[in-house]
Amino acid sequence: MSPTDPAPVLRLRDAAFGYGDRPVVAHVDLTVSPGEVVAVLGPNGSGKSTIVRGVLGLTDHLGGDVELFGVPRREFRQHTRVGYVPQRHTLSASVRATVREIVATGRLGHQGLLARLSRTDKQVVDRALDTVGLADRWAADVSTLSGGQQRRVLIARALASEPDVLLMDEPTAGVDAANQHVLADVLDRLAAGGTTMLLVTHELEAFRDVVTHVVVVDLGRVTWQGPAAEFHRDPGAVLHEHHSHHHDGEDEHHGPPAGRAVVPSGPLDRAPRREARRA
Ligand SMILES: Nc1ncnc2c1ncn2[C@@H]1O[C@H](COP(=O)(O)OP(=O)(O)OP(=O)(O)O)[C@@H](O)[C@H]1O
Repeated sequence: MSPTDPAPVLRLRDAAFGYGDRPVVAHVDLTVSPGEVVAVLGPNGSGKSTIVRGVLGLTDHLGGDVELFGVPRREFRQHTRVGYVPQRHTLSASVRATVREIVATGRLGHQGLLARLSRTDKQVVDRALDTVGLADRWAADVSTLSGGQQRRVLIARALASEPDVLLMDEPTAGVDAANQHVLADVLDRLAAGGTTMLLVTHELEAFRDVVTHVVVVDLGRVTWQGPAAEFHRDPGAVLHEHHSHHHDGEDEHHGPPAGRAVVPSGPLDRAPRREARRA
């Protein structure tokens, strides 16, 4: 982002997202600045994907403000600036396409209707394949790749649109430890190149070196956020404190590291928190 473009990459203010008219997450305040790599942590079902998908307009925006590069999401049209790697998606075994063909679909937003790939398009595709370590597999049928390799194909497809921010929903889901390290290396390379990232993950350890900020989500609320260094000072305190014994209106505490903010909880149209947790 140029110095004349000071807006954060992403800004949510009191945002609520859900399905139909049912909010699943609410009161989300979150700012992602250029170059940050933000990990979104939290238990299953806490609302992490709902937030990420809400930013993309894939879940219903039920309140508050969402801005991308300073532009309200509803008015935002520069879609190629935002890359997305969806959750748990591998490519269907019925897809008959090569690795390179799939990655090349990431260029569609840059092409005119029915346009052929330009030389620049091809270079960008090759660079994306190189970044994820699949340059030598470009001609392979995607259905012959492992789950971890297919995740890398999807990351390369997102990179091929040359996004300024990459949203990734559990990029390591279903990926073994060795391949998690390969993916972590991919993220390291992207971060070194200045790509801003928002990353939902259950495997923070794999990305420890690259993550600059941590956001903790629990029961549809952001319960803690701050620099990764602060989180790592006492992750147990942050996670345990918030995941185990907070009640509505009782978020004040002195245990975990301070972080940027602890967002007070407010009403959601569902069961009280403890009941919701058991549900
Ligand atoms: N398409 C949908 N329609 C209705 N409710 C949904 C839908 N997708 C998710 N939910 C609900 O929203 C809540 C939050 O789900 P979400 O997928 O955002 O959680 P998550 O924190 O990403 O979980 P996980 O770690 O398991 O991926 C859950 O109660 C879930 O059942």
